Amino acid sequence: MTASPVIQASHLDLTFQTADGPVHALKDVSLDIEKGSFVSFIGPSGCGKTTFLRCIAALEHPTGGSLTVNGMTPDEARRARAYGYVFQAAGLYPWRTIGRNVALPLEIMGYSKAEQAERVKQVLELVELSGFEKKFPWQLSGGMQQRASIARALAFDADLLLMDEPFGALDEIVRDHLNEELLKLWAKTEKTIGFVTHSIPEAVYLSTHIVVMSPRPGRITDVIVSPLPKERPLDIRDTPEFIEVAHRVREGLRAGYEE
Ligand SMILES: Nc1ncnc2c1ncn2[C@@H]1O[C@H](COP(=O)(O)OP(=O)(O)OP(=O)(O)O)[C@@H](O)[C@H]1O
Repeated sequence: MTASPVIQASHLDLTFQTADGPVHALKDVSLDIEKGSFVSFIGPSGCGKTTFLRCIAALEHPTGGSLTVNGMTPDEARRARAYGYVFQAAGLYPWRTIGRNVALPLEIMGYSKAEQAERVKQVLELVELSGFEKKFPWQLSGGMQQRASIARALAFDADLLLMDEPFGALDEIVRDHLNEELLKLWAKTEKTIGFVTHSIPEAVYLSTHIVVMSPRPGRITDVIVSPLPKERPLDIRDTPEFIEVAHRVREGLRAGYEE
């Protein structure tokens, strides 16, 4: 028996009403995301990648179609804490230590002090920030801050992790390193990940599925199932298989412009 998808989007539409008239952000988006998959969304700026992630998180509400998260409405899923969300900027509170930043969602959810301490220790270990608990965000590099924000999203152990261009502002070496770490973390935790990126190599390196989107109104032009093995050293990027997938992503992006 196959489990039902974690995310099920069917003919999703979203039009924002703005002072300058309607903005059609998503058009007829249908997609199933299976448990344990790593799904990247790639497409030109403004094509609705963030909007789609925000719909899953119930931060935006579609104007048409249907969307379920773990079989629930996005609002129900939000109340059930079905996901952790990592934003483009780390968004840590400067007056709280790393440990207290990571503990924040647990505090809000009413975990006991002892449970908070235990979970914070576990997730900081997962993102390799053990020993930095008492530091303040400004004492950490950009990459470490982003790792701390991932730890915060992992703190309450939701099965689904939504990540909106988490490494976009980092230099390439740090980004490579965090990509490797994220894959290890995904393998260890078996979470389902939805990941927005502008980078073709990043999407191909990380994903089991790559969703290619067209310029506004955002539609899905291709969903590529990666043939790459789960175990991926960084030099996999030089293999013909990798280059072939990257080529198909590029073609999909180009097709979106030409339609
Ligand atoms: N709250 C809003 N009100 C009005 N328009 C919005 C709102 N949020 C997004 N948009 C518009 O919807 C479109 C899709 O935006 P979105 O941020 O989802 O794109 P994106 O693909 O994530 O872009 P980027 O890669 O630049 O982050 C854009 O044209 C944007 O201006």
